[in-house]
Amino acid sequence: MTLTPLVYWAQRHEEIYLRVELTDAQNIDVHAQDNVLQFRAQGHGAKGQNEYEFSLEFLSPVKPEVSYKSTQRQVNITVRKQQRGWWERLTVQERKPVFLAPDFDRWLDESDAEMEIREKEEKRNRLRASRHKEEGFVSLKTGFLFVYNLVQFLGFSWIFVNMTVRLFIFGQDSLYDTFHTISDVMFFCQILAAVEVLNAAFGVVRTGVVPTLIQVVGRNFILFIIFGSLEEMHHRPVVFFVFYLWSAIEIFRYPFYMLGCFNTEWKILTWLRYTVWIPLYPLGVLAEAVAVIQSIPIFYETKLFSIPLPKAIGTSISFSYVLHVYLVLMFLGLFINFRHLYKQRKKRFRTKKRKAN
Ligand SMILES: CCCCCCCCCCCCC[C@@H](O)CC(=O)SCCNC(=O)CCNC(=O)[C@H](O)C(C)(C)COP(=O)(O)OP(=O)(O)OC[C@H]1O[C@@H](n2cnc3c(N)ncnc32)[C@H](O)[C@@H]1OP(=O)(O)O
Repeated sequence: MTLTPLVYWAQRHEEIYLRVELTDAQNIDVHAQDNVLQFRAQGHGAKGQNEYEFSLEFLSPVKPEVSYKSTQRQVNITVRKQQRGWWERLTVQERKPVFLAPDFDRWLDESDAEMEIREKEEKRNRLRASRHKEEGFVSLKTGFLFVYNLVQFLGFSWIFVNMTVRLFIFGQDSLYDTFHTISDVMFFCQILAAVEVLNAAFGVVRTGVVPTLIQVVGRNFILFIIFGSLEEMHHRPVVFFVFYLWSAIEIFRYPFYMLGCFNTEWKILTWLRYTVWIPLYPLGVLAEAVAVIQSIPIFYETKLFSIPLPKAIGTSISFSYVLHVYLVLMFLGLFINFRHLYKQRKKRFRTKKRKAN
């Protein structure tokens, strides 16, 4: 005798869902042709462990590809209608087979099913729109970063090449007029570098705000306050060393970022970006410290930027005292950024090694 499992059904405009009440179903054979679906499987149904089968003659033809998924408790079958539309009943015969019942878990009437389609469509459109927006933002961000890095690369390359060529041509003499020949471009690049703090603050690039702030504020302090405001410093060789050390890292750092904008990298450039700072950073801080120390007596004598005290006291606090504090801050800044760069280096090479394995 043929045993029939309980079958629950529901429909959408394009599909029929059948839920066959068989636990641990095995050897499932389900196929459809025209408007007839045949099912056979072994499993545990209403009549215990047995072979169960049923056949359904649908109201209209269905597609021959039938998909099913067997779970521990049931077999879920999805049949696609040959033609999109709402069926007034499932089977050709008006009297529904006794083993068939509506699946109220999935049941929708025609208008609810239409609403479901509309909701799905809206969700898809929203997703598509947000993806377009995201893609637009990403390409705008990439374009912006690329141009920014390119401008900085050109600026610092000009500085580095100019200083190198002048050193070769004029020898030691070139050390004394670095400020006059280079400072305009250095001012431009270092003012522009403020963008890096904003990039970090607004999450445009994945980096910490504090190290970037220390870097940008630290350099601009030297450039604008120590060199820029004291004519007496303009002809000192220390300007050469500070500018040369600053630009020596940037000619590797910015092209590294430029390639990063296109998810590309040159191993040698990556290595240089994450290695050259090891000698350059302490040397840079040392050169900056020398500049600060050299400027202290000048600030003291000229009283430039000194803080006036009330008339009753009758004197002022020399800016040179601020510079003493700054000297301490510099070495604190060196420590923070050296540690940061060391971590970035470790992260970069560790990830690379892992990828290579
Ligand atoms: C708070 C008040 C401050 C008071 C200051 C008082 C003390 C001042 C002390 C100052 C000492 C400064 C001394 C200094 O001036 C001396 C020198 O510079 S000497 C020369 C040597 N210098 C260097 O080597 C430093 C160069 N600078 C830097 O490396 C950065 O400025 C720094 C912030 C220090 C580190 O960079 P970052 O954190 O960004 O690390 P990564 O390069 O690894 O980047 C992280 C990820 O972000 C992506 N990124 C970053 N920037 C860009 C960009 N412009 N375009 C595209 N992508 C970018 C990068 O690709 C990384 O992404 P991923 O991890 O996905 O690869």
